[in-house]
Amino acid sequence: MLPPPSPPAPSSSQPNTAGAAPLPSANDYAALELISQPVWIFDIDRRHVLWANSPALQVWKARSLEELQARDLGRDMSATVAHRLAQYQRDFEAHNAIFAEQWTLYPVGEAVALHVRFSGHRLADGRMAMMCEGQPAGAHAPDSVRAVEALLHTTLMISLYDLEGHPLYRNPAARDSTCRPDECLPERLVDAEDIQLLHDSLASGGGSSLTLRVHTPQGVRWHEVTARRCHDAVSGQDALLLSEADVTAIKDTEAQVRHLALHDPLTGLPNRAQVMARFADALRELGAGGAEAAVVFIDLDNFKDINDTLGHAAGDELLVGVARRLRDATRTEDLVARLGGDEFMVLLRSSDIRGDVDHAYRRIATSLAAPLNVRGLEVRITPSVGVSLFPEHACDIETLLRHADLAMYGAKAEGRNRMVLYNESMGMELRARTSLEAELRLALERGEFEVHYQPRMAVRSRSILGAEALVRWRHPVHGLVGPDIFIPMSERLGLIGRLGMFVFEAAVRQQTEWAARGHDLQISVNLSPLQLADTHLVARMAAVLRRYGCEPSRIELEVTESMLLGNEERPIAVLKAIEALGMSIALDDFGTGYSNLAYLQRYPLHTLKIDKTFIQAPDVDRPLAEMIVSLCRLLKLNVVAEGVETSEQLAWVARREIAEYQGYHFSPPVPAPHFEALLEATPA
Ligand SMILES: Nc1nc2c(ncn2[C@@H]2O[C@H](COP(=O)(O)OP(=O)(O)OP(=O)(O)O)[C@@H](O)[C@H]2O)c(=O)[nH]1
Repeated sequence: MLPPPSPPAPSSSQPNTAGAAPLPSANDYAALELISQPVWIFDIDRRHVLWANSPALQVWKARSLEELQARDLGRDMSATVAHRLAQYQRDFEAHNAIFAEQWTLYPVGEAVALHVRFSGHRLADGRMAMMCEGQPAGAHAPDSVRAVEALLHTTLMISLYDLEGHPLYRNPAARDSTCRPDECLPERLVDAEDIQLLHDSLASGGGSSLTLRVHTPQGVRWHEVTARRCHDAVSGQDALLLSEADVTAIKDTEAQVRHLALHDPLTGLPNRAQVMARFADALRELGAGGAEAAVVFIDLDNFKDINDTLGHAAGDELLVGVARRLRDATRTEDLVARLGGDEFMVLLRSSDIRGDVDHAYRRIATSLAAPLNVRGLEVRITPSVGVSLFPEHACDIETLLRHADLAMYGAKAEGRNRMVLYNESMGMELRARTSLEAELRLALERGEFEVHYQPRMAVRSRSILGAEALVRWRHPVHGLVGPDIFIPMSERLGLIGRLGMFVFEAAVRQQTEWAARGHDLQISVNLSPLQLADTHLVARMAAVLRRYGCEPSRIELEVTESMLLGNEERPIAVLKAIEALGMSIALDDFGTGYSNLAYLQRYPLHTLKIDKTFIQAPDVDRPLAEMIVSLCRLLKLNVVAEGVETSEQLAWVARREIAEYQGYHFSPPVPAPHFEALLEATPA
């Protein structure tokens, strides 16, 4: 059929909404027979020629009107042509539009170029058809015919405006993207100042290329608009030639990428990168204006436990809830960001920053104090907060963040759920810690670790039943360093596996030495949760036991509650392998954490050590300890009371018929020779 059209003459193809000739009735067709140019009526809906005069029959290479009417012109019609015809039909209906364009017809497969004037033609049944009046286009050179055809088919929107912005010509793609046929250029642009921008950029050079927001029937879109000055070939007046490409998808993708680069995907808050970029500017402004600011560094307390007990997805939900609360608890001008993990940050600006920091902390702590609903459970979370001040503590964001982070560590060390303001001694502590870490790395090779033993006593007979092996670091300068300092450090530095095996081997060697001398004690060794990750742990332990000929049942491994939380298979598998090897397992510090009685049955436990806080509590505060003792009896677990320091505490332990105890009442952890002296002095 109506074939890929070929180019229109720009000046005449503009829709003409005024003064359309009255539509001919069916009887008028005969009169049209008298004119010499080809005229035919095309049924747009049904894709058939309804009527054609003789010159038109010639153009269509048809033997008769009936033969032409019988042709299905829709059969080979491209989607582009069908779309344009539908567009024409709408324009005929809406504006009595008239178009004049260059078309190429393919009546019997042969191309015929024709300049065609199209107008609407109302059929007797009320539908809108199209009257086509042709003029031979023989005068056009083949290249110009092709050029015009390309113009008609391209998705690039090409339009010509006079210098006031009135439309002179639009190709079909441009027509498709305008809201009204007579829409002026300034009306097309969403941002009023863009028309001036366009003129300015044209004035400063030959052409202009801008990405602008334009109104289209599909809504506001981003167009890359390339413009240049030219002459209108018809009127000779100065004109603007615009070509536009829709770049909305690219713009949207760019915006998404920018958003992702600067925001935390989980909470939608600004991320660390945005903090660094924006705060640097903000602080510069503050510096210039003499104002003050605070970097408030917030780390949630024991967040890992939420992940471990409720799962990572619940942890995520909690982080989203915390982000919302922080936003609500701060002013709109305060910048709230998620730095990563469970770390958040707020930048406060104020003229009285010390006073405002206290207020802000109270608001934050109060808003987080109310339980958060996570998967139907009420979860409570507390923050440890560190604060550094601008300009008092530093003037650049990196240092302020580092100081606030240090202060936050101070808050953790002081017991969590509090705010600590940075001070300079924290920097010194950090440096001391860093150098201690460096020395810790060498301490094993240098033989600076030693193992001390604390007796485990029979409550009734007061004889020594066993010992807990406890590692000590004898630092050449600082003397004995507490395990509360170097154990977490070793875990952080990845040294805990080697240190753990060092203690295990020392304990095994000691057990066999003492057994050979007639003191067959059970020795217990602490296991760090991080050691469970070592897939060779049990094999290494088995090799050590073999090397010293140690009876495995004489060694007990102490694990903590936190190692057993969650549903992971690994702890169970390791503990079962340890049991299979013949060693026993004790649960240490029971009662201080979750005291989840369910896992007492789930894990292969033999001994339960009741934490010293229960033993040292006044009599009235011991009902939980009593319940634990009864339960252990029921589960046939061996019970050890830890931290027995006084005769009164020992008497309580004895009354509860707890079989074993440990504590300063008899002896603190002591070096092996001292322990041997205790052995000699105590009844067997
Ligand atoms: N659910 C969830 N967990 C995360 C995400 N990012 C980090 N984490 C976890 O957050 C925990 C952060 O723990 P830490 O701050 O080191 O320790 P904590 O348990 O909060 O203990 P303290 O900070 O010492 O009070 C780690 O277990 C991470 O695996 C996250 O996007 N979603």
